[in-house]
Amino acid sequence: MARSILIINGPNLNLLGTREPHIYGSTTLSDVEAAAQKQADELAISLATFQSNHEGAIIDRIQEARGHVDAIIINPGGFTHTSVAIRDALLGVEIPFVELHVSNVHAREAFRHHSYFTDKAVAMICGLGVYGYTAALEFAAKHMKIKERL
Ligand SMILES: O=C1C[C@@](O)(C(=O)O)C[C@@H](O)[C@@H]1O
Repeated sequence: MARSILIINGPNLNLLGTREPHIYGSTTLSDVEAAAQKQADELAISLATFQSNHEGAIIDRIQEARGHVDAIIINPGGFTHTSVAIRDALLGVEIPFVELHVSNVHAREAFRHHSYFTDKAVAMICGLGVYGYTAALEFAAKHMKIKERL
């Protein structure tokens, strides 16, 4: 059971709730993060959240998590389809992660069908809307094993 979990949201997810609501729904990122904090309290786990529109900032946050975080839940946004560097950061810190997308990326444009993360993720959740964050957190808290800390 993972005791310390980090949720990372990539570019444009700060616009959740107002951005293309027919695709991403009307729940805001702060609603998602507040619900996740409440859920984490109920699960008695420690939760940190982070959002950035910048690839380097996401990489820095992943590197900082080394030795402190048992599992990462990441929605890399558009970087899903482009970022070797974020993939390398996740592999470099050896923290198991769940890849998450609010929308069903496979029902969308062909360029969204490829991910630099899925083959290394413990699981990939897509198309559940913001409920994906609830499902991912419950899964991570209850089923992801703690790797021995470095
Ligand atoms: O920014 C996003 C959000 C997304 O990751 C999702 O949550 O559905 C899907 C990506 O293709 C897109 O670039």
